[in-house]
Amino acid sequence: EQNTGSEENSASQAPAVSASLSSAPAEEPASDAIPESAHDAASSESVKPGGTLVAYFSWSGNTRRMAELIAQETGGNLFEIATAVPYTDDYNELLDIAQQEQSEEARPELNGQVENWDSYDTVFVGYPNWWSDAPMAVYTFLESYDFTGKTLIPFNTSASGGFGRSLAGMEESAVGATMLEGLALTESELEDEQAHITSWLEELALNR
Ligand SMILES: Cc1cc2nc3c(=O)[nH]c(=O)nc-3n(C[C@H](O)[C@H](O)[C@H](O)COP(=O)(O)O)c2cc1C
Repeated sequence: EQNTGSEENSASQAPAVSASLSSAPAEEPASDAIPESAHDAASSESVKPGGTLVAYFSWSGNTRRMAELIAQETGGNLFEIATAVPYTDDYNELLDIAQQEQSEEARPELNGQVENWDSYDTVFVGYPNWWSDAPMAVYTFLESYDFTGKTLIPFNTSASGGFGRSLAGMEESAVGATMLEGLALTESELEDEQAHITSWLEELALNR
């Protein structure tokens, strides 16, 4: 139940991020916004030994949508990685803030914790590409838990850059984890994301 509050953060109200960094953000809300009822159902954690956690950070909804599909297909529990101080809704401001945090190697404080961490063997961690890396909050998350013996599977959405240089950072921060092949979907691939996700999970033999 810990992450109920974090569902309220700015991401759900944020404008869709446009395809390229140089173009202006779209004004309308993310077209793939999930109805509130679906959110509530998906965000409740329950104890499942040998369980799967699908943790994600998302500002404009793309990675959240991907996380929800992964959770559906694996039977995993969703957890939103959200910062204690929510990010601005303003795309241009966010670009600057994200770049600044990256250059400072910031570890922004998070809002909420995973309950029953020990009950999860498999942890998916998803995030958007921000300036060719993960948002710094993802590193806060990875460094907040003991990944010894866990299987870590990254996933990502981006305009075009994929994981960028984030995988090296993930490996460094998630000490003790065994990392499996991740899935990065670019904006054009997101149109067909269910198919991409299904075949990836089949290769990993992780769909239920
Ligand atoms: C601060 C910021 C920086 C970004 N930097 C990149 C980038 O370097 N390369 C890229 O391909 N996309 C970049 N994007 C686009 C996002 O990765 C893309 O829109 C992603 O799907 C957003 O995920 P979300 O909806 O879960 O927040 C950036 C977006 C933001 C907000």
